[in-house]
This record gives sequence, C-alpha cells and structure tokens, in this order.
Amino acid sequence: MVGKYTGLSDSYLSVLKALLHASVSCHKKLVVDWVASTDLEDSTASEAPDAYKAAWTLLKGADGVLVPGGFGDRGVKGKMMAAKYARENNVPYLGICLGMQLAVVEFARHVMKFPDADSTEFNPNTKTPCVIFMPEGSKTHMGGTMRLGSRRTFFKVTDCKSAKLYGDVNYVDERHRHRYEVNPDMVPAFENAGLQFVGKDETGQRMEIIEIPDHRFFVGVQFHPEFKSTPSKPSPPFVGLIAAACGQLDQVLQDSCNGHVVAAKHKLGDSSSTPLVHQNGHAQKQANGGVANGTCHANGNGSTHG
Ligand SMILES: NC(=O)CC[C@H](N)C(=O)O
Repeated sequence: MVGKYTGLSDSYLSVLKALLHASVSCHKKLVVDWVASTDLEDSTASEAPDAYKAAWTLLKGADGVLVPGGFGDRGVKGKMMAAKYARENNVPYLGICLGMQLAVVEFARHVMKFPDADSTEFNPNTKTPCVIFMPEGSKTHMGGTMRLGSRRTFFKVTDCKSAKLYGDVNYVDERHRHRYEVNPDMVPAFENAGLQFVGKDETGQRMEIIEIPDHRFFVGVQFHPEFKSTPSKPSPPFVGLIAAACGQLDQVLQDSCNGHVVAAKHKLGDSSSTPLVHQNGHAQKQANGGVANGTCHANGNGSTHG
C-alpha cells in the first residue's frame, strides 16, 4: 500500500478492511507493507537513503500494489512511480480515485511521451491536462463541487477483468468522493495507446474504470469500492487484486462468469432485469473464522511517516 501516512485515516482503514475481505475469500493471509510514497521519490535518495532503499525493497517485494485515494500534492510523484513500476513489471495494480488518476498521468508521460502531462489539481498550467476539474452540482453552495455518494458506472467493454469480477453485470453503483476526473477529450488518444476505459457514467463523459488489457491486472477506479466491501461480499476490484497477486485470477474470473455470485445482478443483455443492482459482490466461500484476528500483518511503520 503506497500512500501518505500521517496516521491511519478512516479511508485507509476501509481499504485495509476491503483487502482483508478479499484475502479471506481467496483463502490467503494478507500481509500489508506500508510504503510512504515520498520515500520512493528521488529527493529521498539523497536526504534519507535508508528510507529510500527500504521503500523500494518493500515495493519490489510486493505481489500486488495498491495506491488509494488522497488529496494534496505531497507524495504524488512517489505514487506515480509505484504505478509505473507495477505497469512495467506486470505486477498487479489497483488504483483508487487519486490512485487511478495518477496511473493515467503516468501512462500519458511515459507511454504516450507527454512529459508535461499532469492533473490540473497539481499543475493548473500543464499543456497536457489529462486529469481535470470536473465538479458536479453547485459551484456556489458550500461543498457543492465534490462528486459525492453513490453513482452508477456502466460497463462499456464487457470482455474485461472488472466486468467479469463484478459478475458480468451491465452496471454497478459505487461511492464517489472527488472533484477531478480523466479529461474526456483525451480518451481517444489514451485508447489508441492501449489504456482502456471500460466503465463510464451514463453520459459517457466521466471515466470510472481503467484497464490495461495485456497486463496481468492493472485496474484503476474513480470510485471508492472499499466503502461497500463486507466480509460476505468482498469488493470485486479488491478480489481481483488479491487473486491476481496470488495467481488465482483466471480461476476467479471463470467462477465469476459461471455465476458463482450471491448477490442479485443484471446479466448482460438481459432486458427483463430486476431493479436490484449487484452492488459489490463477487462472493466466494468464506474461510473458516473471521477476518478480525491474525489475517493481517502490517509492518508497523504506518503511522510514523509524515
Ligand atoms: N478521493 C480522492 O482520491 C480524491 C482525488 C482527487 N484529489 C480529486 O479530488 O479528484
């Protein structure tokens, strides 16, 4: 988990719980290494070489990489380096909200060769604004610019890992909490370069899920799937990450397509579907015992980095 740790905030705890739910469903013990994203950055190599070395050793030893959501520009470079490392080395990657946005910026810089590419949250003057301010709601009402709460994502590509993980559904409802989004004007260029936008909102203008099809598992979601994860319905993107990290993804995708899910769902092409939406459940058989004890090992430095 590559983030910024000034103490474990609620959002990190939700992500951790979602990882636990997914690990239990894959019958695996979860080991979380916390990497402060600033420690991956070049400036740390000279200022604190030991921390730099330790951070890269942890990242390179990981079976999967998760970059969660966040605000503010501290550690953004390091998060992008983690996405680049995962993309180039075929290491399973899940980017959530900011973690997706930075994966898109990284792709623009290093695959599409736009060195200036950025989110306007971090560089308002960039000539290649691949993530831009896309507020929703009132600009005058206090707090009204945040795209907040449950929103619907429609799968535009059905033959993709995310759609399969969610159980071949037409759409999913997940929770949102952000102001910036992928620049829709740049989507054709991204798609030509190999980045797929497999999930979009109802207008087709808001990009919700990215994938790199020929990567083992490289998925980014603009929403926060961790908020809907429960022990009995582990969140599908988290199940995908964990399954890919332990070599079970093919089996999980196959099971998922064979209907091994418990929640009601909209089958693709089924026009007589019920109003129930499949919310987050690629349900798997639970391992014996709960998730509270003994399944998570954090390396203890989670709250010591600023
Ligand atoms: N929750 C998040 O990760 C927010 C991402 C980004 N800062 C935005 O506002 O869009």
